[in-house]
Amino acid sequence: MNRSEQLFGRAKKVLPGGVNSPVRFYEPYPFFATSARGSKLTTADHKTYLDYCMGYGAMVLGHGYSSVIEAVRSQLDNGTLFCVPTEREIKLAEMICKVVPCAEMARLLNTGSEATMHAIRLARAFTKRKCVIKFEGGYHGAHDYVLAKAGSGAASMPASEGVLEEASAQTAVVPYNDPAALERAIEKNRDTACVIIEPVLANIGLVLPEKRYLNEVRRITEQNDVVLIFDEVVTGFRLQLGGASEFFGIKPDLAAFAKALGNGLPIAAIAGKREIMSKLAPAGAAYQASTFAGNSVSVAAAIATLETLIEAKNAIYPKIARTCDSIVDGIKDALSAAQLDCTVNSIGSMFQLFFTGEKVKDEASAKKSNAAIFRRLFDELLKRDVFIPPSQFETCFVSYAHSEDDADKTIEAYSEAFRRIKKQQ
Ligand SMILES: Cc1ncc(COP(=O)(O)O)c(C=O)c1O
Ligand SMILES: NCC(=O)CCC(=O)O
Repeated sequence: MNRSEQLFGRAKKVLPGGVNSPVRFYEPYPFFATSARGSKLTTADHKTYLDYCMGYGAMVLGHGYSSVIEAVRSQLDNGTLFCVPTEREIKLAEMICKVVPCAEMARLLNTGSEATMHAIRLARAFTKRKCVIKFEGGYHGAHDYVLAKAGSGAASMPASEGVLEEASAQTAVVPYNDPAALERAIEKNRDTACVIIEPVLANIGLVLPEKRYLNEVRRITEQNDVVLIFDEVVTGFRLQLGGASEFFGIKPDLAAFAKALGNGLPIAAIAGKREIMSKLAPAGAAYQASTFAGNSVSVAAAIATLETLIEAKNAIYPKIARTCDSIVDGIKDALSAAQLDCTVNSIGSMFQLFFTGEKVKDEASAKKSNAAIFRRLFDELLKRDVFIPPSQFETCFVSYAHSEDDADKTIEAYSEAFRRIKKQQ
Protein backbone atom coordinates (compact mmCIF):
# COMPACT_ATOMS: atom_id res chain seq x y z
CA MET A 1 0.00 0.00 0.00
CA ASN A 2 1.48 3.38 -0.94
CA ARG A 3 1.48 6.44 1.29
CA SER A 4 -1.45 8.17 -0.48
CA GLU A 5 -3.60 5.06 -0.11
CA GLN A 6 -2.72 4.90 3.59
CA LEU A 7 -3.50 8.57 4.05
CA PHE A 8 -6.81 8.22 2.24
CA GLY A 9 -7.79 5.38 4.58
CA ARG A 10 -7.11 7.69 7.52
CA ALA A 11 -8.79 10.69 5.88
CA LYS A 12 -12.06 8.83 5.22
CA LYS A 13 -12.54 8.32 8.96
CA VAL A 14 -12.56 12.03 9.77
CA LEU A 15 -13.24 13.90 6.51
CA PRO A 16 -16.47 13.13 4.62
CA GLY A 17 -15.38 11.26 1.49
CA GLY A 18 -11.77 11.75 2.61
CA VAL A 19 -11.50 15.23 1.08
CA ASN A 20 -12.42 18.85 1.73
CA SER A 21 -14.00 19.45 -1.67
CA PRO A 22 -15.74 16.91 -3.92
CA VAL A 23 -13.68 17.78 -7.01
CA ARG A 24 -10.56 16.46 -5.26
CA PHE A 25 -11.80 12.86 -5.09
CA TYR A 26 -11.41 10.34 -7.88
CA GLU A 27 -11.47 6.53 -7.86
CA PRO A 28 -9.94 4.70 -6.16
CA TYR A 29 -8.23 7.44 -4.11
CA PRO A 30 -6.47 10.71 -4.90
CA PHE A 31 -2.74 11.24 -4.45
CA PHE A 32 -1.83 13.40 -1.47
CA ALA A 33 0.39 16.43 -2.03
CA THR A 34 3.28 17.49 0.19
CA SER A 35 4.72 20.52 -1.60
CA ALA A 36 4.66 22.55 -4.80
CA ARG A 37 7.09 24.83 -6.58
CA GLY A 38 6.87 26.57 -9.95
CA SER A 39 4.98 24.31 -12.35
CA LYS A 40 5.35 21.17 -10.26
CA LEU A 41 3.57 19.37 -7.45
CA THR A 42 5.24 16.78 -5.20
CA THR A 43 3.30 13.95 -3.60
CA ALA A 44 3.40 11.93 -0.40
CA ASP A 45 4.62 9.05 -2.61
CA HIS A 46 7.72 11.08 -3.60
CA LYS A 47 6.51 11.63 -7.15
CA THR A 48 6.68 14.98 -8.92
CA TYR A 49 4.01 15.94 -11.42
CA LEU A 50 3.79 18.75 -13.94
CA ASP A 51 0.71 20.53 -12.65
CA TYR A 52 -2.09 21.73 -14.96
CA CYS A 53 -4.65 22.02 -12.18
CA MET A 54 -2.68 24.90 -10.64
CA GLY A 55 -5.11 25.40 -7.76
CA TYR A 56 -7.94 25.34 -10.34
CA GLY A 57 -6.50 28.44 -11.91
CA ALA A 58 -5.42 30.32 -8.81
CA MET A 59 -1.66 29.93 -9.33
CA VAL A 60 -1.29 32.25 -12.32
CA LEU A 61 2.34 33.04 -11.50
CA GLY A 62 3.12 29.46 -10.49
CA HIS A 63 3.53 27.78 -7.10
CA GLY A 64 5.63 29.63 -4.52
CA TYR A 65 6.22 32.76 -6.61
CA SER A 66 9.03 34.53 -4.77
CA SER A 67 7.65 38.09 -4.46
CA VAL A 68 4.29 36.77 -3.21
CA ILE A 69 5.94 34.46 -0.68
CA GLU A 70 8.22 37.30 0.48
CA ALA A 71 5.24 39.62 0.94
CA VAL A 72 3.41 37.00 3.00
CA ARG A 73 6.51 36.25 5.08
CA SER A 74 7.13 39.86 5.95
CA GLN A 75 3.47 40.44 6.77
CA LEU A 76 3.46 37.51 9.20
CA ASP A 77 5.86 39.45 11.45
CA ASN A 78 3.47 42.39 11.55
CA GLY A 79 0.22 40.60 12.39
CA THR A 80 -2.22 38.49 10.49
CA LEU A 81 -5.69 39.76 11.40
CA PHE A 82 -6.74 43.14 12.74
CA CYS A 83 -10.46 43.46 11.91
CA VAL A 84 -9.94 47.22 11.69
CA PRO A 85 -9.11 48.98 8.42
CA THR A 86 -5.57 49.10 7.05
CA GLU A 87 -3.96 51.33 4.44
CA ARG A 88 -3.01 48.29 2.38
CA GLU A 89 -6.68 47.41 1.81
CA ILE A 90 -7.10 50.84 0.20
CA LYS A 91 -4.00 50.22 -1.90
CA LEU A 92 -5.35 46.88 -3.11
CA ALA A 93 -8.79 48.32 -3.92
CA GLU A 94 -7.08 51.17 -5.81
CA MET A 95 -5.07 48.64 -7.82
CA ILE A 96 -8.19 46.63 -8.66
CA CYS A 97 -10.00 49.82 -9.72
CA LYS A 98 -7.05 50.75 -11.91
CA VAL A 99 -6.85 47.49 -13.84
CA VAL A 100 -10.44 46.20 -13.96
CA PRO A 101 -12.47 48.12 -16.56
CA CYS A 102 -15.83 48.12 -14.69
CA ALA A 103 -14.36 48.73 -11.24
CA GLU A 104 -15.18 52.08 -9.65
CA MET A 105 -15.22 50.52 -6.17
CA ALA A 106 -14.29 47.14 -4.72
CA ARG A 107 -15.13 45.10 -1.62
CA LEU A 108 -12.63 42.49 -0.45
CA LEU A 109 -13.80 39.04 0.62
CA ASN A 110 -12.30 35.56 0.94
CA THR A 111 -13.68 33.14 -1.67
CA GLY A 112 -15.27 33.09 -5.09
CA SER A 113 -18.52 31.70 -3.65
CA GLU A 114 -18.77 34.62 -1.26
CA ALA A 115 -18.10 37.06 -4.09
CA THR A 116 -20.86 35.73 -6.37
CA MET A 117 -23.31 35.33 -3.47
CA HIS A 118 -22.90 38.95 -2.43
CA ALA A 119 -22.84 40.25 -6.01
CA ILE A 120 -26.27 38.63 -6.49
CA ARG A 121 -27.58 40.10 -3.24
CA LEU A 122 -26.26 43.48 -4.28
CA ALA A 123 -28.01 43.25 -7.67
CA ARG A 124 -31.26 42.40 -5.90
CA ALA A 125 -30.86 45.28 -3.48
CA PHE A 126 -30.13 47.67 -6.34
CA THR A 127 -32.98 46.60 -8.65
CA LYS A 128 -35.49 45.63 -5.94
CA ARG A 129 -36.13 42.50 -8.05
CA LYS A 130 -35.73 38.84 -7.12
CA CYS A 131 -34.75 36.52 -9.94
CA VAL A 132 -31.35 35.41 -11.17
CA ILE A 133 -30.52 34.10 -14.63
CA LYS A 134 -27.52 31.82 -14.99
CA PHE A 135 -26.24 29.57 -17.77
CA GLU A 136 -26.23 25.79 -18.16
CA GLY A 137 -22.86 24.47 -17.03
CA GLY A 138 -21.90 27.77 -15.37
CA TYR A 139 -20.41 27.35 -11.90
CA HIS A 140 -20.40 30.23 -9.44
CA GLY A 141 -19.59 28.47 -6.18
CA ALA A 142 -21.55 26.26 -3.84
CA HIS A 143 -24.33 28.55 -2.54
CA ASP A 144 -28.07 28.11 -3.00
CA TYR A 145 -28.97 30.45 -5.87
CA VAL A 146 -26.35 29.21 -8.33
CA LEU A 147 -26.30 25.43 -7.98
CA ALA A 148 -29.00 24.81 -10.60
CA LYS A 149 -27.55 23.06 -13.66
CA ALA A 150 -24.11 24.02 -12.42
CA GLY A 151 -20.73 22.87 -13.71
CA SER A 152 -17.65 21.56 -11.90
CA GLY A 153 -18.38 18.85 -9.29
CA ALA A 154 -22.08 19.71 -9.47
CA ALA A 155 -22.16 18.70 -13.19
CA SER A 156 -22.24 15.06 -12.16
CA MET A 157 -24.97 15.55 -9.50
CA PRO A 158 -28.65 16.06 -10.40
CA ALA A 159 -29.37 18.67 -7.69
CA SER A 160 -27.90 19.22 -4.29
CA GLU A 161 -29.96 18.06 -1.33
CA GLY A 162 -30.43 20.78 1.24
CA VAL A 163 -31.04 23.56 -1.28
CA LEU A 164 -34.57 24.89 -0.78
CA GLU A 165 -36.90 24.59 -3.75
CA GLU A 166 -38.00 28.12 -2.94
CA ALA A 167 -34.42 29.28 -3.56
CA SER A 168 -33.95 27.32 -6.81
CA ALA A 169 -37.31 28.63 -8.05
CA GLN A 170 -35.79 32.13 -8.16
CA THR A 171 -33.08 31.00 -10.59
CA ALA A 172 -33.70 30.55 -14.32
CA VAL A 173 -31.12 28.66 -16.35
CA VAL A 174 -30.55 29.23 -20.06
CA PRO A 175 -28.13 27.70 -22.59
CA TYR A 176 -24.82 29.48 -23.15
CA ASN A 177 -24.03 30.94 -26.59
CA ASP A 178 -27.75 31.43 -27.31
CA PRO A 179 -28.69 35.14 -27.09
CA ALA A 180 -32.30 34.49 -28.13
CA ALA A 181 -32.79 32.13 -25.16
CA LEU A 182 -31.54 34.83 -22.80
CA GLU A 183 -33.82 37.43 -24.36
CA ARG A 184 -36.81 35.10 -23.99
CA ALA A 185 -35.99 34.32 -20.34
CA ILE A 186 -35.83 38.01 -19.46
CA GLU A 187 -39.05 38.75 -21.33
CA LYS A 188 -40.76 35.89 -19.50
CA ASN A 189 -39.59 37.08 -16.11
CA ARG A 190 -39.86 40.82 -15.55
CA ASP A 191 -38.68 40.22 -11.97
CA THR A 192 -35.09 39.50 -13.10
CA ALA A 193 -32.49 41.28 -10.96
CA CYS A 194 -29.36 39.99 -12.63
CA VAL A 195 -27.69 37.79 -15.18
CA ILE A 196 -24.56 36.04 -13.88
CA ILE A 197 -22.17 34.59 -16.42
CA GLU A 198 -18.71 33.11 -16.63
CA PRO A 199 -17.57 35.04 -19.74
CA VAL A 200 -15.69 31.88 -20.71
CA LEU A 201 -17.23 28.72 -19.27
CA ALA A 202 -14.43 27.02 -17.35
CA ASN A 203 -16.35 24.54 -15.22
CA ILE A 204 -17.91 22.32 -17.87
CA GLY A 205 -14.59 21.77 -19.54
CA LEU A 206 -13.65 24.95 -21.39
CA VAL A 207 -16.27 26.58 -23.64
CA LEU A 208 -15.64 29.84 -25.47
CA PRO A 209 -18.14 32.57 -26.29
CA GLU A 210 -19.02 32.69 -29.97
CA LYS A 211 -18.29 35.87 -31.86
CA ARG A 212 -20.25 38.83 -30.42
CA TYR A 213 -22.13 36.60 -27.96
CA LEU A 214 -20.93 38.58 -24.93
CA ASN A 215 -21.78 41.84 -26.73
CA GLU A 216 -25.31 40.49 -27.16
CA VAL A 217 -25.50 39.54 -23.46
CA ARG A 218 -24.44 43.09 -22.62
CA ARG A 219 -26.98 44.64 -25.02
CA ILE A 220 -29.88 42.49 -23.77
CA THR A 221 -29.16 43.14 -20.08
CA GLU A 222 -28.68 46.87 -20.69
CA GLN A 223 -31.90 47.22 -22.67
CA ASN A 224 -33.83 45.46 -19.92
CA ASP A 225 -32.16 47.26 -17.01
CA VAL A 226 -30.89 43.99 -15.61
CA VAL A 227 -27.59 43.96 -13.72
CA LEU A 228 -24.90 42.04 -15.62
CA ILE A 229 -22.46 40.20 -13.32
CA PHE A 230 -19.30 38.78 -14.88
CA ASP A 231 -18.06 35.90 -12.76
CA GLU A 232 -14.34 36.44 -13.35
CA VAL A 233 -13.24 34.06 -10.60
CA VAL A 234 -11.34 32.04 -13.23
CA THR A 235 -10.73 34.66 -15.94
CA GLY A 236 -9.87 37.63 -13.68
CA PHE A 237 -6.20 38.65 -13.82
CA ARG A 238 -5.60 35.52 -15.95
CA LEU A 239 -7.04 36.05 -19.42
CA GLN A 240 -5.61 39.57 -19.33
CA LEU A 241 -4.70 41.87 -16.47
CA GLY A 242 -8.24 43.31 -16.66
CA GLY A 243 -9.77 39.83 -17.06
CA ALA A 244 -12.32 38.76 -19.66
CA SER A 245 -13.78 42.23 -19.57
CA GLU A 246 -10.55 43.70 -20.98
CA PHE A 247 -9.96 40.70 -23.26
CA PHE A 248 -13.38 40.98 -24.94
CA GLY A 249 -13.81 44.73 -24.45
CA ILE A 250 -17.11 44.46 -22.57
CA LYS A 251 -17.99 46.16 -19.30
CA PRO A 252 -20.37 44.38 -16.94
CA ASP A 253 -22.06 46.25 -14.06
CA LEU A 254 -20.44 44.06 -11.42
CA ALA A 255 -17.65 41.50 -11.46
CA ALA A 256 -16.56 38.79 -9.02
CA PHE A 257 -12.90 37.89 -8.56
CA ALA A 258 -10.96 35.34 -6.48
CA LYS A 259 -8.39 32.67 -7.48
CA ALA A 260 -5.57 34.48 -9.36
CA LEU A 261 -6.02 37.65 -7.29
CA GLY A 262 -4.00 36.12 -4.44
CA ASN A 263 -1.86 33.64 -6.39
CA GLY A 264 -2.71 30.93 -3.87
CA LEU A 265 -3.79 32.87 -0.79
CA PRO A 266 -7.53 33.06 -0.07
CA ILE A 267 -8.85 36.40 -1.25
CA ALA A 268 -11.78 37.54 -3.39
CA ALA A 269 -13.40 40.79 -4.45
CA ILE A 270 -16.57 42.22 -5.87
CA ALA A 271 -15.99 45.26 -8.06
CA GLY A 272 -18.20 47.40 -10.21
CA LYS A 273 -20.22 50.52 -10.70
CA ARG A 274 -20.20 53.02 -7.84
CA GLU A 275 -23.98 53.40 -7.75
CA ILE A 276 -24.42 49.66 -7.22
CA MET A 277 -21.41 49.09 -4.96
CA SER A 278 -22.59 51.94 -2.71
CA LYS A 279 -25.54 49.77 -1.71
CA LEU A 280 -23.15 47.63 0.39
CA ALA A 281 -23.34 48.12 4.17
CA PRO A 282 -22.37 50.36 5.87
CA ALA A 283 -22.72 52.76 2.91
CA GLY A 284 -26.03 51.12 1.98
CA ALA A 285 -28.45 48.51 3.25
CA ALA A 286 -27.24 45.33 1.49
CA TYR A 287 -25.47 43.37 4.20
CA GLN A 288 -22.07 41.75 3.76
CA ALA A 289 -19.53 41.06 6.49
CA SER A 290 -16.66 38.69 7.21
CA THR A 291 -14.06 38.28 9.96
CA PHE A 292 -11.33 37.45 7.48
CA ALA A 293 -12.25 39.95 4.75
CA GLY A 294 -9.22 42.12 4.02
CA ASN A 295 -6.95 40.09 6.34
CA SER A 296 -3.44 41.39 6.11
CA VAL A 297 -1.78 38.19 4.86
CA SER A 298 -4.11 37.69 1.89
CA VAL A 299 -3.99 41.40 1.10
CA ALA A 300 -0.18 41.33 1.11
CA ALA A 301 -0.26 38.35 -1.29
CA ALA A 302 -2.74 40.08 -3.59
CA ILE A 303 -0.78 43.34 -3.69
CA ALA A 304 2.41 41.44 -4.54
CA THR A 305 0.57 39.41 -7.19
CA LEU A 306 -0.96 42.49 -8.84
CA GLU A 307 2.33 44.41 -8.64
CA THR A 308 4.01 41.60 -10.58
CA LEU A 309 1.16 41.27 -13.08
CA ILE A 310 1.02 45.04 -13.66
CA GLU A 311 4.79 45.51 -13.90
CA ALA A 312 5.37 42.58 -16.24
CA LYS A 313 2.03 42.32 -18.03
CA ASN A 314 3.65 42.66 -21.46
CA ALA A 315 5.86 39.69 -20.69
CA ILE A 316 3.55 37.51 -18.60
CA TYR A 317 0.33 37.32 -20.64
CA PRO A 318 1.99 36.69 -24.02
CA LYS A 319 4.29 34.11 -22.43
CA ILE A 320 1.58 32.02 -20.78
CA ALA A 321 -0.55 32.21 -23.93
CA ARG A 322 2.44 31.11 -26.05
CA THR A 323 3.16 28.17 -23.77
CA CYS A 324 -0.50 27.16 -23.82
CA ASP A 325 -0.67 27.52 -27.63
CA SER A 326 2.36 25.33 -28.14
CA ILE A 327 0.91 22.63 -25.84
CA VAL A 328 -2.41 22.79 -27.68
CA ASP A 329 -0.73 22.65 -31.12
CA GLY A 330 1.29 19.62 -30.01
CA ILE A 331 -1.83 17.93 -28.62
CA LYS A 332 -3.73 18.53 -31.88
CA ASP A 333 -0.88 17.03 -33.95
CA ALA A 334 -0.74 14.02 -31.63
CA LEU A 335 -4.52 13.57 -31.87
CA SER A 336 -4.44 13.44 -35.64
CA ALA A 337 -1.48 11.06 -35.60
CA ALA A 338 -3.44 8.77 -33.24
CA GLN A 339 -6.66 9.30 -35.25
CA LEU A 340 -8.76 10.04 -32.19
CA ASP A 341 -11.99 12.02 -32.37
CA CYS A 342 -11.41 14.95 -30.07
CA THR A 343 -12.25 18.65 -29.87
CA VAL A 344 -9.71 20.91 -28.20
CA ASN A 345 -10.92 24.26 -26.83
CA SER A 346 -8.38 26.83 -25.68
CA ILE A 347 -8.01 30.51 -24.90
CA GLY A 348 -5.15 32.44 -23.27
CA SER A 349 -3.63 30.13 -20.67
CA MET A 350 -6.49 27.61 -20.53
CA PHE A 351 -7.33 24.48 -22.50
CA GLN A 352 -9.45 21.34 -22.35
CA LEU A 353 -10.10 18.26 -24.49
CA PHE A 354 -13.49 16.74 -25.29
CA PHE A 355 -13.64 13.26 -26.80
CA THR A 356 -16.32 14.03 -29.34
CA GLY A 357 -16.18 14.86 -33.03
CA GLU A 358 -18.62 17.74 -32.51
CA LYS A 359 -17.91 21.37 -31.82
CA VAL A 360 -18.26 22.07 -28.08
CA LYS A 361 -20.14 25.34 -27.58
CA ASP A 362 -22.37 24.76 -24.56
CA GLU A 363 -23.16 22.32 -21.76
CA ALA A 364 -25.14 19.95 -24.00
CA SER A 365 -22.26 19.51 -26.45
CA ALA A 366 -19.69 19.30 -23.61
CA LYS A 367 -21.64 16.43 -22.10
CA LYS A 368 -21.33 14.45 -25.35
CA SER A 369 -17.64 13.92 -24.62
CA ASN A 370 -16.74 10.31 -23.86
CA ALA A 371 -16.12 10.34 -20.10
CA ALA A 372 -14.48 6.89 -20.10
CA ILE A 373 -11.81 8.01 -22.58
CA PHE A 374 -11.23 11.19 -20.58
CA ARG A 375 -10.68 9.08 -17.49
CA ARG A 376 -8.19 6.92 -19.42
CA LEU A 377 -6.39 10.08 -20.46
CA PHE A 378 -6.16 11.27 -16.85
CA ASP A 379 -4.66 7.93 -15.74
CA GLU A 380 -2.23 7.70 -18.67
CA LEU A 381 -1.03 11.27 -18.10
CA LEU A 382 -0.53 10.67 -14.39
CA LYS A 383 1.62 7.63 -15.22
CA ARG A 384 3.71 10.03 -17.31
CA ASP A 385 4.06 12.62 -14.51
CA VAL A 386 1.44 15.06 -15.79
CA PHE A 387 -1.44 16.02 -13.50
CA ILE A 388 -4.60 17.50 -15.03
CA PRO A 389 -7.85 18.11 -13.12
CA PRO A 390 -9.43 14.66 -12.73
CA SER A 391 -12.78 15.69 -14.18
CA GLN A 392 -13.87 16.33 -17.76
CA PHE A 393 -15.87 19.24 -16.36
CA GLU A 394 -12.87 21.32 -15.33
CA THR A 395 -10.15 23.20 -17.24
CA CYS A 396 -6.37 22.85 -17.53
CA PHE A 397 -4.35 25.91 -16.52
CA VAL A 398 -0.89 27.02 -17.66
CA SER A 399 1.07 29.37 -15.39
CA TYR A 400 3.92 31.82 -15.86
CA ALA A 401 6.18 29.15 -14.33
CA HIS A 402 5.53 26.59 -17.10
CA SER A 403 8.57 26.46 -19.37
CA GLU A 404 9.09 25.38 -22.98
CA ASP A 405 10.70 22.25 -21.63
CA ASP A 406 7.55 21.58 -19.55
CA ALA A 407 5.47 22.08 -22.70
CA ASP A 408 7.60 19.57 -24.65
CA LYS A 409 7.33 16.97 -21.88
CA THR A 410 3.59 17.55 -21.70
CA ILE A 411 3.12 17.06 -25.45
CA GLU A 412 5.16 13.87 -25.25
CA ALA A 413 3.01 12.60 -22.37
CA TYR A 414 -0.23 13.37 -24.25
CA SER A 415 1.13 11.73 -27.42
CA GLU A 416 2.00 8.51 -25.60
CA ALA A 417 -1.31 8.58 -23.74
CA PHE A 418 -3.22 8.92 -27.03
CA ARG A 419 -1.28 5.99 -28.54
CA ARG A 420 -2.15 3.80 -25.53
CA ILE A 421 -5.80 4.82 -25.65
CA LYS A 422 -6.02 4.13 -29.41
CA LYS A 423 -4.36 0.73 -29.04
CA GLN A 424 -6.91 -0.37 -26.47
CA GLN A 425 -9.98 0.84 -28.39
C1 LIG B 1 -16.20 30.65 -12.16
C2 LIG B 1 -16.17 30.32 -10.70
N1 LIG B 1 -16.92 31.05 -9.85
C3 LIG B 1 -16.93 30.83 -8.53
C4 LIG B 1 -16.16 29.82 -7.99
C5 LIG B 1 -16.19 29.59 -6.52
O1 LIG B 1 -15.00 29.98 -5.94
P1 LIG B 1 -14.51 29.39 -4.54
O2 LIG B 1 -14.22 27.94 -4.78
O3 LIG B 1 -13.32 30.22 -4.21
O4 LIG B 1 -15.64 29.60 -3.58
C6 LIG B 1 -15.34 29.06 -8.83
C7 LIG B 1 -14.44 28.04 -8.32
O5 LIG B 1 -14.60 27.03 -7.99
C8 LIG B 1 -15.36 29.30 -10.21
O6 LIG B 1 -14.62 28.57 -11.06
N1 LIG C 1 -13.63 24.51 -10.71
C1 LIG C 1 -13.99 24.07 -9.43
C2 LIG C 1 -13.10 24.59 -8.42
O1 LIG C 1 -12.27 25.39 -8.74
C3 LIG C 1 -13.22 24.10 -7.05
C4 LIG C 1 -11.89 23.89 -6.45
C5 LIG C 1 -12.00 23.03 -5.21
O2 LIG C 1 -13.06 23.01 -4.61
O3 LIG C 1 -10.99 22.38 -4.89
